[in-house]
Amino acid sequence: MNMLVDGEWRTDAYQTTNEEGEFDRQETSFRDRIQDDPDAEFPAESGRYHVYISRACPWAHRVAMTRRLKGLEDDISLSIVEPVRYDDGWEFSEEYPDPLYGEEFLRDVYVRADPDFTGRVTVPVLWDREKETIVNNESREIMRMLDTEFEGPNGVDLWPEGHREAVDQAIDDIYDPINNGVYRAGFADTQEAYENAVEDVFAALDHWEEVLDDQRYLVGDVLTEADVAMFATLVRFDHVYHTHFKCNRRAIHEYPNLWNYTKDIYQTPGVAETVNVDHITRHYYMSHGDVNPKRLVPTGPDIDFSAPHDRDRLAADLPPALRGDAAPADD
Ligand SMILES: N[C@@H](CCC(=O)N[C@@H](CS)C(=O)NCC(=O)O)C(=O)O
Repeated sequence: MNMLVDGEWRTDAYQTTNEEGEFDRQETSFRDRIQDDPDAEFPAESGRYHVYISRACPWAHRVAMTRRLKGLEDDISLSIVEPVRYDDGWEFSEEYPDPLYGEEFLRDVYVRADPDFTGRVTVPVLWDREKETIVNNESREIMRMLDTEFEGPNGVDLWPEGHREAVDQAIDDIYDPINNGVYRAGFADTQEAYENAVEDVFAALDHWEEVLDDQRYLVGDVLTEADVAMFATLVRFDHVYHTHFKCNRRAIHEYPNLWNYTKDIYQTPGVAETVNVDHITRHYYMSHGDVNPKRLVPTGPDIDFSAPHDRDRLAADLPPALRGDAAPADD
């Protein structure tokens, strides 16, 4: 796989699987924090920070969705990379330019932050215009910073007092079997590694299917960061993970609660505009030549995230900005 080694782009530099043929996700390396404190190294200031994302990527989706739900569009700028990743890694283009430096590749942004950088060039990236560096490139941490260190006009708090432990627990619980589980299945090099991963994916989905039978969201009646993390995987599942990553024991639209939950969140005001099914499908099927050598992109499945759902039968404690008229209608 491709990565930067001492600031130089290498296309043969790292193995995605370990000796057992299991997918091995590398640690991210920029781990600073924005803080709501004027004296902090990275203070929470409107207009200072930028996020680079891909609309295809579920990790970047957490960041885009948190920003949109909180209404931080005027505080934190965002730009998108080309959906398909070839040998040069994430690319900018005329349609999807780098608005800060006009660079050609995202790796150039990493090298600006650290000319000797060694590591993968991943999205999301949280960039500081003032110090001209990457603050952080770990989605869970960026999501938390946007959520807790910026107020936003929508009155949205995705890590609410009284639920914080449960939210963190749910994020932990879904990470390995679901968010990363689909990747462990898709990138496995042996039958055993693949089967173990698929087992984990579906055991966890079965569990949450049950939980969601009598509560609207993962930790109860409030929408939280855990739902953002879950949604980012579920909304990609039937188009890519089911087929491309061979998680095909069942599709999400065959699970009554998970499917209605996915539609419910999709229809929460602002969320639909963060979902780009074209970028999602083209990215996965065209970027992973080892998984899909002919790079053909399937035309299905024919599912509709904006179709009615049944989640209004369950209580929801949402701020007015998230109730909106995009809520499902019975007609
Ligand atoms: N731990 C990171 C993972 C991010 C990640 O793996 N992003 C993928 C896209 S979905 C990427 O940019 N991959 C490029 C690469 O690995 O070279 C996070 O959650 O932010």
